[in-house]
Amino acid sequence: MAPKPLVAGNWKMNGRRAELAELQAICEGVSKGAAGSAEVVVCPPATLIGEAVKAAAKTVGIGGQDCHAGKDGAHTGDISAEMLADLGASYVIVGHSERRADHGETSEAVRAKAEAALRGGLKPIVCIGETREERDAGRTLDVVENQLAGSLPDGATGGNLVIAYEPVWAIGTGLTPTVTDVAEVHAFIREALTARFGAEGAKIRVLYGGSVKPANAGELLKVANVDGALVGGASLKASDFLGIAKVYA
Ligand SMILES: O=C(CO)COP(=O)(O)O
Repeated sequence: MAPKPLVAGNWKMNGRRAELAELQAICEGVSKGAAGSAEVVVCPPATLIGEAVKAAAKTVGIGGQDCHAGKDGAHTGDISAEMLADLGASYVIVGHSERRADHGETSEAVRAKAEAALRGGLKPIVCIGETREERDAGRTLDVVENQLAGSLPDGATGGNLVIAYEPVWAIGTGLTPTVTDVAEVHAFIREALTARFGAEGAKIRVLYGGSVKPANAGELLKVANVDGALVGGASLKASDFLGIAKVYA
């Protein structure tokens, strides 16, 4: 049986309290059935998580965008998985390419964060994906294989881990891979997951991310082994985000 689809929004470093109105509108849409059978999650900046959890009232899940590998301690500016869970978050994105690039996060560091998420009771959404140069050099599957091998926590199950395949060159550019390319990479990820986690690997949701919009969601999300989307820019506007989730209605 295919896993329950997940449509997750990553607000990145966007959103003030006023934008909670967009979250409210997303929740209203979801409670009226706009996302059909899909689970919906919004990952606002950490500053809004507490209020977002209250506003969402469990209609949609709320997630963080990063966590530290430790639980507490002398790490100025960092936030632990336990702190996010304490606010009522249920997911956390780890290893987004923007963090890998801006903060030099290695796959080893990402794995430690994913393990911390599980320890803290959060479901990590582990991001992987190749750069333009890597794709042009024909190295996409190698890169994906290495990032999976390095970033994934042990003991993952369909219920506690999500993968997001986000080609770096497709993020915020309006460019997307062809459906054939998406199908190839997602089938490869599925194989790697079942090789590592056995039957659970078939249940782990593998999201596609990178310039997902209402106009292309229908085509991208029906590709085999695509179990939902991780949406950046289009998750900031309720009408766009719901327009994507509608694929599952
Ligand atoms: O990075 C992304 C989600 O994590 C994708 O961003 P865009 O949807 O804005 O391309």
